Amino acid sequence: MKLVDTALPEVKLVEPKVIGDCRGFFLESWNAREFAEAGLEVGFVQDNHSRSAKGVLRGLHYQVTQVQGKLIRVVAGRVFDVVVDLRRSSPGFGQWVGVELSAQNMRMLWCPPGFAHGFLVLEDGTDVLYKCTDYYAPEHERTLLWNDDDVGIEWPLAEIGGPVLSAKDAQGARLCGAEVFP
Ligand SMILES: Cc1cn([C@H]2C[C@H](O)[C@@H](COP(=O)(O)OP(=O)(O)O[C@H]3O[C@@H](C)C(=O)[C@@H](O)[C@H]3O)O2)c(=O)[nH]c1=O
Repeated sequence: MKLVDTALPEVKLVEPKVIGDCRGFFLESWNAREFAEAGLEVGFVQDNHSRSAKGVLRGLHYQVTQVQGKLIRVVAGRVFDVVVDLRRSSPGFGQWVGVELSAQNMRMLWCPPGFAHGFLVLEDGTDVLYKCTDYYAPEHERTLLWNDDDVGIEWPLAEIGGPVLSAKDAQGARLCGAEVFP
């Protein structure tokens, strides 16, 4: 797998080596040694799977303790996947990176601890899988408002219309009032 830099240095786009043959394809979806060679010592403890319809927007989520790093991929459909740097001392504080992840492009995104994560679903029947470096802890979970002007995420809503949100996500905190990392 190849780890490609993004506009935020700690956020990596992961391009697996896809080996096709007459039966279909094979890829390694996780390889600890190759992450370590890129300077990322990562240990995962929980794998998640969600299915969503077109227009659903989940996020932007993070945990303030039991802070999670996440490796995200899509095995059916397509999403616009976004991470936001929430480390106040970082030069990238409040900045975001968005990439399309799909079953077709097979790319993954590494969302490091200290970042919020969310995605907009671009096709019906989209399945998102992600690995997490710490366990789910709802009492420590926070939601950053998906459309906070101070973050200014350019969601590709033109082809979708208004997003479908959970009640929790519709009431996310603006960056100026959010609990963030040092
Ligand atoms: C995230 C999570 C949820 N749940 C439960 C809680 C609830 O009953 C149901 C749905 O939870 P949510 O509405 O929070 O699911 P969802 O909005 O899909 O939450 C996810 O969003 C994306 C963007 C992330 O980055 C994830 O870390 C996670 O926060 O699943 C777990 O049991 N374990 C988990 O790890």
